Amino acid sequence: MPTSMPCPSIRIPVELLTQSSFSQFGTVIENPAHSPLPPSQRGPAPDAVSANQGSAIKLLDVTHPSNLYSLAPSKKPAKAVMNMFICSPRELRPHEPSESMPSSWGDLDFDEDDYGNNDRALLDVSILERHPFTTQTFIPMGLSATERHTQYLVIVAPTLPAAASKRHTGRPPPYPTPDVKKRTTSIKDIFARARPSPFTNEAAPPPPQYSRLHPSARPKGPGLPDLKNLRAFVASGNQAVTYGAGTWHAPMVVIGQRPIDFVVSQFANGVGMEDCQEVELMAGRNAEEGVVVMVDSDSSGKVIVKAGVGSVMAKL
Ligand SMILES: NC(=O)N[C@@H](O)C(=O)O
Repeated sequence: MPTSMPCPSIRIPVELLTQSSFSQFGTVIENPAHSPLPPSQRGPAPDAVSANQGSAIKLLDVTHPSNLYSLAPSKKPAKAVMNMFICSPRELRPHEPSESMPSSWGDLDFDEDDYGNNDRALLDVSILERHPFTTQTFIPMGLSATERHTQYLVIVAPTLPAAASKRHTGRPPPYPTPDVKKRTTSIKDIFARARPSPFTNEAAPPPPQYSRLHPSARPKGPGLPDLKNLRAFVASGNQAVTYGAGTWHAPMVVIGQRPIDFVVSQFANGVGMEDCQEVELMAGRNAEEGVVVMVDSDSSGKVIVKAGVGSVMAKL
């Protein structure tokens, strides 16, 4: 049974999926040459080398898979797995105005559909999940960059501090934490941190345990999702996405007319609570509704970006 947490009534606009807007949650894998953003807004391009006797360009380290299962309580090792998810389009409900609190986008009145003939529908977000010890990469297949009728949304939330999570649920959050005590009290570890090092004569301080990981791939801590700062991104068919280890996210959301096939790459050790944790979102006692993503689309069915880079608001 997943943990449940009360949630506020909040409506979230859709943003464009870009590496910079998504960086705290994971990485976006795309060929920068096909980015809709001007070069000045694209962020650093991955390193590239020539490959295949000059007939290919190889982009290096386009995402950062991480396997943190050595921190899992079971200590059961994980293996790299590739699964396939065939994700059907989600049911949206018709738009109706609400008294929802403003999202983290502030006072902008996203409830007003002032953009002419757009359609607005609502997606209720009723569950979030995370994989505390692994990244998870979703690679769509057979979806073109310009597909208008079928797209996918990537919905993510930051992690609340553990203390705030305890207030929500009244019990400790369901997060398997590493046995830090054992490691920090070992004699070998104490000597390993001494400087100059008795083992290598190294004078510089040792790097913090996770400093070499991409920020999105560092363990996020045990907290529940921060629903007030939940974000919803629309991806195009030429983008794959990696959720950083422990990042709260909604199960993949396909919008449109047909299922999307995703190849999904991650680590797993087969221990249920270590591979995947879920939290059910229940509208709080005084909340009119729960967490809702507003999905606006144009007359062809293409999702319209309403917040952040490339949004209709930004163009006003
Ligand atoms: N994201 C998504 O759709 N599903 C998963 O993360 C999963 O492992 O079930």
